[in-house]
Amino acid sequence: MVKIAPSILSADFSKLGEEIKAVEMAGADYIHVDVMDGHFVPNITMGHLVLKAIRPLTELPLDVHLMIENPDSYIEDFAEAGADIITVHVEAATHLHRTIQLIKAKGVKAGVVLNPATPVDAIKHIIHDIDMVLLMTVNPGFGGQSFIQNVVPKIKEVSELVQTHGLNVEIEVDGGVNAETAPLCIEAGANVLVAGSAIYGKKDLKDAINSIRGV
Ligand SMILES: O=C(CO)[C@H](O)[C@H](O)COP(=O)(O)O
Ligand SMILES: [Fe+2]
Repeated sequence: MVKIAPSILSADFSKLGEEIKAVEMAGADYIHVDVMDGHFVPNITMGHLVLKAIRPLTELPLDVHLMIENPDSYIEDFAEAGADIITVHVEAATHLHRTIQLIKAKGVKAGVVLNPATPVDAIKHIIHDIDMVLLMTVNPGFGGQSFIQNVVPKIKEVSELVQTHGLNVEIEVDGGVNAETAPLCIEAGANVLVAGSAIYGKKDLKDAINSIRGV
């Protein structure tokens, strides 16, 4: 079954705890936390102190998407704040292998994110070391953008890479995922779908999650 990771970027920050509980009750599998620094992406969101505050509120794995420069400097903070998965952009990590080792040394699952224009080749030599590949289907920085359909063949490419090596690597897709675009991602081999506006923008959260999951 495909996992759904609601992005709290689209939640009402004035009642973040309630918003997290609500998607948990509605059947979410992960909580996706978008960390933006105003440098790697042109937007600023939340840091490890917010992660620490929400950690006790849910049993669900916290899937932390770091859209920041110098990720190595902040891995420890996010790991200690309670991240279960930390994903770093290949475009932001100078020594990606070292960054992955830093995450794993903290007992946290490690993932690598590719922007829409970044080729799958960028992770070919690190695929054995990671737990997740996150494919961006929008340019990172904002919620509510349109799905870039040209990324779909990349999902398939990553899926084939993972299968060829017989690995247990999750394939997550992030950006513009909704009930219409989700089937394209699932068909191409994604098993974790992030959705912000398509979940928090809806009145019935359970219905929103189910329709993205395709049930
Ligand atoms: O990483 C992100 C943006 O950089 C968000 O996770 C993503 O955009 C989710 O929002 P939506 O589903 O509304 O596109
Ligand atoms: Fe994200």
